[in-house]
Amino acid sequence: MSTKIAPSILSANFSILKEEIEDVIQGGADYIHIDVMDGHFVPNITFGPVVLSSIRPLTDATLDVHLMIEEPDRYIQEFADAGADIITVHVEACRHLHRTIHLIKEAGVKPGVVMNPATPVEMIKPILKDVELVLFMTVNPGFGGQVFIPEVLEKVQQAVKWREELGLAFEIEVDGGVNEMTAKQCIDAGVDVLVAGSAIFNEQDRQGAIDKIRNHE
Ligand SMILES: O=C(CO)[C@@H](O)[C@H](O)COP(=O)(O)O
Ligand SMILES: [Fe+2]
Repeated sequence: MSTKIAPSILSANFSILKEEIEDVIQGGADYIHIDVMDGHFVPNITFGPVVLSSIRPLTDATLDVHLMIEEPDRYIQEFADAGADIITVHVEACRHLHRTIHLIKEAGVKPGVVMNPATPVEMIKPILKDVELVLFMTVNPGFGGQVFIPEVLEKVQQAVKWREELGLAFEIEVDGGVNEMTAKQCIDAGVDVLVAGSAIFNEQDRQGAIDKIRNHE
């Protein structure tokens, strides 16, 4: 199956967000990646469930919500009600990761787990059977336009192995610094979903940008 592309609206023009989302959907995006930042877990603030609920009616595409917030349990139901299809929480932000993942499931949303570049991959092994998405940050979270950290791909390879050994079916996604140059290494390592913000929204031709990332050769 071909690699899925998830444009991150963090790099979109927010004054015309509807057009920006329609443009990438038209260009072949599979998911819309929505970066929620609280100014505590990461040194940046973006938006919350109110903005998500105005995006929801624009598309049937999967809304992939990446929560970069402390104590995400407090907001799971609100993001579920606002229309998230996937909610991904940081292993570093959850005091009781298993409980948080189950709260997401109980809210009727697909649960995902994400880790920062310096977090050991072993942290997520006990939760793999409960998640539908494993996201590896290939930059330190907080901002778009940063440089890809290739060492993270060793963690991707380990997750691919565990998925096989345990007979599981979660998707593997990477986020940060993905562009037409770095996409090949990610796909070779076994990534299923590529998040890309600046490499798509900084280009005029969004379809062209998506195609270049997906068909990296
Ligand atoms: O979660 C984040 C950043 O914390 C990302 O989703 C960025 O939005 C990716 O941006 P690029 O690195 O692709 O520009
Ligand atoms: Fe993200």
